[in-house]
Amino acid sequence: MGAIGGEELMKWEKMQGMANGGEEKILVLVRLRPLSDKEILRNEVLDWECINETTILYRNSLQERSGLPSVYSFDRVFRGDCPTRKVYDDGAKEIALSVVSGINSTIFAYGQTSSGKTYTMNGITEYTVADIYDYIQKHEERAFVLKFAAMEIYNEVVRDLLSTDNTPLRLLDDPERGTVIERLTEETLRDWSHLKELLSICAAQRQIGETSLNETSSRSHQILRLTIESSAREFIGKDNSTTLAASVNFVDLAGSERASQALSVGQRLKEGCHINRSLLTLGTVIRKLSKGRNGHVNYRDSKLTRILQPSLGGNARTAIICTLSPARSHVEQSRNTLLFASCAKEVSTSAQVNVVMSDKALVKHLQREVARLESELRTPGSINDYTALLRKKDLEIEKLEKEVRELTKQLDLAQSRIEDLQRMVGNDQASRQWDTQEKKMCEAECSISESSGETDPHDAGGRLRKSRANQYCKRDNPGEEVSRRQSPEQNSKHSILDGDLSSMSNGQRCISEATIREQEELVAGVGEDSDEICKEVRCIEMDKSNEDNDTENDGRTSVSSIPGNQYTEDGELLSTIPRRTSGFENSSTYGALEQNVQLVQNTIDSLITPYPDKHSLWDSPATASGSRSLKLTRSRSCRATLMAGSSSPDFGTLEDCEATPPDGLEKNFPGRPEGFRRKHWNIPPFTFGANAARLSRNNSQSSNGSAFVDELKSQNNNPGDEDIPSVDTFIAGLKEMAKHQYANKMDNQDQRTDRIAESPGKILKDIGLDPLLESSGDPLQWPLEFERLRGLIIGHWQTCNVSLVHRTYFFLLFRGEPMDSIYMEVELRRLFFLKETFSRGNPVVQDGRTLTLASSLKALLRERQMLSRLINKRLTTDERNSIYHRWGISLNSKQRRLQLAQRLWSNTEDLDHVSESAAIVAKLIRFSHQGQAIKEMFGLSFTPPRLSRRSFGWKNSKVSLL
Ligand SMILES: Nc1ncnc2c1ncn2[C@@H]1O[C@H](COP(=O)(O)OP(=O)(O)OP(=O)(O)O)[C@@H](O)[C@H]1O
Repeated sequence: MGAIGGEELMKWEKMQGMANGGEEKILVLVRLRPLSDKEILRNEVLDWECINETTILYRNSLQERSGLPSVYSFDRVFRGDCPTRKVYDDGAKEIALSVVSGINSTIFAYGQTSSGKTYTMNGITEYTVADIYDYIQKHEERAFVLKFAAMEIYNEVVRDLLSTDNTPLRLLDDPERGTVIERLTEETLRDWSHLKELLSICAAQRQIGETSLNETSSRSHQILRLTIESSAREFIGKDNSTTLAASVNFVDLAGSERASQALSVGQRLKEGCHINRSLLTLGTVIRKLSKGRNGHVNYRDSKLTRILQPSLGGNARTAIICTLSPARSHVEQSRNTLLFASCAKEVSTSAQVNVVMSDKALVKHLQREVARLESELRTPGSINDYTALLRKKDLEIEKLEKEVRELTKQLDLAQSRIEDLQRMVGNDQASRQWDTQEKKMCEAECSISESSGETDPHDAGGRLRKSRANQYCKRDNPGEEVSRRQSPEQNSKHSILDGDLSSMSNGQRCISEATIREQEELVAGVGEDSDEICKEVRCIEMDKSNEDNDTENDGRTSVSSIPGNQYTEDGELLSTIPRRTSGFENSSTYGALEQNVQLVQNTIDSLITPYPDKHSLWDSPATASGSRSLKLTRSRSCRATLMAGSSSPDFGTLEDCEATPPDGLEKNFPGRPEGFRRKHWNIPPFTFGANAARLSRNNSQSSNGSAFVDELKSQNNNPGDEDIPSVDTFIAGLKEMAKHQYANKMDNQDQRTDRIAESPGKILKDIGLDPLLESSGDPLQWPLEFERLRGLIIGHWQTCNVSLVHRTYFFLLFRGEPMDSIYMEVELRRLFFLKETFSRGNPVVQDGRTLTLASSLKALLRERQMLSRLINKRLTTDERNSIYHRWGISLNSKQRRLQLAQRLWSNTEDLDHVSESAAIVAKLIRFSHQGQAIKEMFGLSFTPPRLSRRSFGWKNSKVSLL
C-alpha cells in the first residue's frame, strides 16, 4: 500500500478494513420478469408477486396447501416491470464496483431457461463498465488499465470466447493464485466502443454452441471477466509503485431446469447431464457453504465451481441474481430457483484488497539493483573494502591462533592436574601413617616458626621459614610414599591425633600462610603436590578452643572472615557480607580435614569428568549403562574420556563415577547431598559421534589442540543456523558482563594489590576470585547453594522471557563447579536488573537492541518456532516419538512439533523437565558442549593456573575472566 497516498489511501484502507474485517454474506437478488408474448397468448396466470422490496409471495391458493413455503425473503426482490437499471443501482452496483477498490467481485445470474438471465446480465455488465469508465475519468490521480476476458463452459469444456481457436482451455493449479485458466485471452480495453466490439464477438462465439443445439435456450455457462489494475500516478515508474488489481466476473449460467425437463435425448441429454453436473455441483457447493465452512467443499467436481471457487467461498464480494418467470407453468422451476437463492443467502465470503507490485516497478527496481551492484564492483573503493575485510579476517585468525595456544596451555594444566590427582589419591592412604619422626621434624620446624613470631602473616621471613620447614619435611622423607604403601593397615587417624601432635600445646599450630594458600588452591581445583598436602594435614593442629584466639590475634582473621554474597529469595544480590567461613579453618579434626581433602578430590573429579548423568535421553538404557565405568582412581581414563569425547561422554558416566564408590579415600567422601546429586546431574548426554575421536588431544598437543578448538567451535556454529546465537556469542556476552562487574571490584582492590605479598589469601577472596568460599562460606555447602541460586536463575529466565538457547548454554555449562559461582552471580545480577527494569515498564538496551518485556516475549515465541522447525531435522523419528510420548503429546496431533517447542523450558519448578528441555534444545542447536573443556577453551574457567607457592596467581585468573 506504500504507493497509495492521501485521501485515496484512506478510502482504500477503509474499504480494506471493511472488506478484510470479516466475512459478508452473498447478496441475493430475485428478479421477476413479465409474462412473455407467448405466455400471454397461452393465457398463463401470474402466480408470483413482489409484495415489498425484499419479499416475494406465491399467490396460488391451491399450491399453498402443498406445505411448501409461499413467502420468500431476500436482500432485494424486483417486480416484472422493474428496469434493469434499478436492479443494478439498488442491488448489484455496490458489489460490482468493489473492483475499482481492488476487491474482487462476481455477479451471477441463475434461473431456468428464458427466465431473463442474459437479459439481466447484459444490462448489469453494461452499467458496470460504464460506471467504471466514469470512475476512471473522475480519478485522474490514478492510472488504470482494464483487461477483458471471456469464456464459455459447455459440456465441461472451457473455451475462450475471444479466440477463434476452439481448442479447449485447461485449468491449472497455481499455488498462489488458485485455479488459473491456461491461454485465456486478455484484451486490454481501449475504450467503451472496444468493449462493445468484444462483447459482440463473445455473443457470436457463444451462438456457435447454441444454434446447433437449442434455438431458445443457452446450454452453456458464460463468464465475462473485467480486470482492473490501478496505480497512483505520482508513483508510476518509481520503485515503490504498487498496483491494486482485481477482477469483476459476470456469470451467465445455463438454464437451471433439469435434464428430464429439457426433453432431451442423445446429444441434448448429454448437454443436460453436463449442465446438471455443473449446476448440481454449484448447488451442492452453495448448500455446503451455507452451512458453514466445516468439512470438504467439492469445488473441483465441475469446471464451473472450480473457476468460481474464489467468488463463492473466498476472496470476492458476490451477488446472485435469480431470475424467475411468473407463469404458473414454470412454478416448479421457480420454486427450485428460490430454494437455491435461499441457500445462497447463507453463504459468506471474505474479500480483501489485492495489492501487487507492478511488473514495471519490479523490473525497474531489479534494474536499479543490478546497476548498483555493477557500479560497486567497478568502484576502487570496494577493493579497499575487501582489503579491510581481509585484514579483519587476519586479525580474527590471529586471535584464534592465540586461543589455540591458550587452550594448549590449559590442556597441559589439565594433564598436570590429573597427574596430581593420581598422586594425591595414592598418597592419601599413606598420609594416615605419618611417621612419628617426620611429625617431630615438622613440629619442630613449626615450633621454631611459632616461637620466632611467625604468627604475623605479614612476616615474609616467617613464611619462608615455614615453607622451608615443609620443604624439609618433604626432602627428609623420600621413602615416605613407599612406606605408606607398605603399611596400609596403619593408616588411621590415631597416628596423627594421638601421636606427637597431641603433645603440642594448645597455642601451637602449624598453620602457615603457605598452608592456607595451598588449601585455597586445592579448593580451587588446583592439584598441589600431594606430598605437600599431606604435610599440611599433618602440620595442622586445630584446637577448637584456640580457633577464636587464632583468628582474633594472629592476623589471619582475613582468612576466616571471608566475604559472602547474600541474596534475597528473589535472587537480588543484597550485599557482600563478611562472615566467618567454616571452611578449612574449622577443620579441627582429621575427619574434617579428610573431608576437605576429599572435597578437593571431588572438585578435580568434576573438572576432569564433567558429564555425569543418568540414562541417555537418546540412547537405550542398555547403551547408557554400557558406558559407565569411570572411577576417580582411573583419572587417566577419565581424562581420556573427556578429551576423546568418548563414544558416549554421557552424563551417566560420572554418575556411576559418583554412585560407585571408587577405591581409596573417596569411599568416605559424602560427596554432594543425595538430592543435589540426583537432580543436578540428571541431564541427558550429548553424543559427539564421529567427532569424538578428534577431540582427543593425544600426543600432539599443539597441532591437535587447534583441531580441537576448531572442532568444538564448528560444532556450535552450524551453517544454516544463523538465527541461533553461537556459544561463542553467548560466552563472549557472559565474559563481557563478568568483566564489567568485576572491573569495579578490581578497581577497589587495586590499592590493596601492593599487599598481595603480605596477605594473598585475603586479597584472593576479597576480589571474588575464590567464589566457592565467597559465596557459601562452607565449601561443603556450595552444592546446596549452587542449587538454590540456579533455581532462582531459572525462575528469572522464565519471568524475563530469556532465550531458550541462552538458558541451555548456561544450564549446561555451569553445573556446580566451585568457580561457577562467579557466573551465577553475573547472571543473577543481570536477570535481577532485567526484571526490575521490565517491572517498571522500562526498556533495556542490550547488544544495541532495545528490549521490552513484550518484545522479549515475541522473540521467545519466534525462537520456539525456530526450534520447532529444527525438530524434524535434528531428531530422529525414534527420538521425536520418544519425547512426544514422554511429554504427553499425541503422535497424531497436529502441530506436535510446535507443541513440543512450546513446552520446552515451560515448567521451571521441575528440574527434571528443565534438564530434559536443555538437552533437547542442545540437540536441536547441535550444541555439543563439553562442560569444563569448553569453559576452559573459551577462557570461562576461573580455575587458576597451577600456582607456585611463592608466586601468587590470581592475576592469571583475572586474565581468564577477561
Ligand atoms: N425483465 C424483462 N423484461 C422484459 N423482457 C425480458 C425480461 N427478462 C427477459 N426478457 C425477455 O425474455 C426472453 C428470454 O430472456 P433471456 O434470453 O435473457 O433468458 P435466459 O434466462 O437467458 O434464457 P437462456 O437460459 O435460454 O439463455 C428474451 O426475449 C428477453 O428479451
